Amino acid sequence: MTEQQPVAVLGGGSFGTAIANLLAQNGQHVRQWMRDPEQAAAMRSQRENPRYLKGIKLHPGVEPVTDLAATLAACELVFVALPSSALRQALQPVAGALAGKLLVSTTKGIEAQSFKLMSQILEEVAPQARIGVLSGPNLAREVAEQALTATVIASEDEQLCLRVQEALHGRTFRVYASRDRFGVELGGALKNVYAIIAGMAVAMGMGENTKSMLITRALAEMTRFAVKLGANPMTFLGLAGVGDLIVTCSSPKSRNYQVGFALGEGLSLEDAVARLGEVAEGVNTIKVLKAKAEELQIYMPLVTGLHAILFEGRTLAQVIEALMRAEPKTDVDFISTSGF
Ligand SMILES: NC(=O)C1=CN([C@@H]2O[C@H](COP(=O)(O)OP(=O)(O)OC[C@H]3O[C@@H](n4cnc5c(N)ncnc54)[C@H](O)[C@@H]3O)[C@@H](O)[C@H]2O)C=CC1
Ligand SMILES: O=C(CO)COP(=O)(O)O
Repeated sequence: MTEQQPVAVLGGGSFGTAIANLLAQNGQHVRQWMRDPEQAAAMRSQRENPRYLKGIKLHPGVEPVTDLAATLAACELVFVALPSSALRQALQPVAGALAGKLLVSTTKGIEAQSFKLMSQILEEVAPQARIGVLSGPNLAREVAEQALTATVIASEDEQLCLRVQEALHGRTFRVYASRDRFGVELGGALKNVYAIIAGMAVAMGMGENTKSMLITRALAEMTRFAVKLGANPMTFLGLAGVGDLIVTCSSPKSRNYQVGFALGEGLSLEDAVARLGEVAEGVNTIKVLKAKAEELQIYMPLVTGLHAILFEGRTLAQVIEALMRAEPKTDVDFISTSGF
């Protein structure tokens, strides 16, 4: 009998570990690659990820490893769960080993300067690879605790989607397919910014009306932006759009929300990020998003407001005043004016 080929997960953080466990629960042998040998040793001996996912047992089918070249040589299906700031730098040196692989990005960020999404970087680094994006309302701890969860695998490559569904779909985790890789990936990256704002609003004791207004106007804003860039607005009605926006803007388990909450309590951005000690992608995304919105002249008042607070010395009170006093607009952009 031929031995089953292992699946690779790149990244030793909370989401990498949650995905590795899911795959192993489904009977896959998993090599979870991380750069830090001490972390790998701790995970091997303690059978948990004490730094990023404390209290969750590592499935016996997950093998924490540190040799990236050997991991890639052994696996065809590769999930990439690295922070956006590290993805290119981590994969460029092994570009040759990525040809022919099924590369699935789970990273929800945008590269500074280039404004590239992670799957676009993967395409650049590994033009011979087959590329997909996994995104949706998937808080790592809840996935790891086997809370009933759904996600989206997005790719033009139908066989890749099927392979990922087969590998991940299980008793507690549903995997829907989409062809709109760009829309799915953009949704996952953009919502982090609005989660920071939502966390701030909660820390300031704002009510449920405010929360609902924020989430809905955030959806309008991110969809407007995405459409300008050529994405399909319908994708934003799905799990990777409004689904992920809701969970990230409502849950204190979200790291972006936590950064916003700390800011709302009066901490500086630097202190809020230091207190978190994990990745909050929205902090970098807000910078590139503000610049892009300006370049393309897209009306994004929430992005502009958050940027003004974080980087332009404006107070929260000033920004709220400006937002509430802004000229009234129509509710939904995509309804024709005759339908108004
Ligand atoms: N945690 C979550 O709930 C979810 C996270 N994601 C996305 O997954 C990505 C990774 O997030 P997490 O695993 O949660 O982050 P994390 O903050 O828990 O862990 C980040 C990991 O990346 C490693 N790392 C940092 N720089 C590196 C480098 N240069 N080379 C190799 N490894 C490096 C760190 O050592 C750590 O193991 C992010 O883009 C995030 O938005 C997606 C869905 C859910
Ligand atoms: O993407 C996520 C949930 O879908 C996780 O969000 P945070 O990175 O804010 O924790």
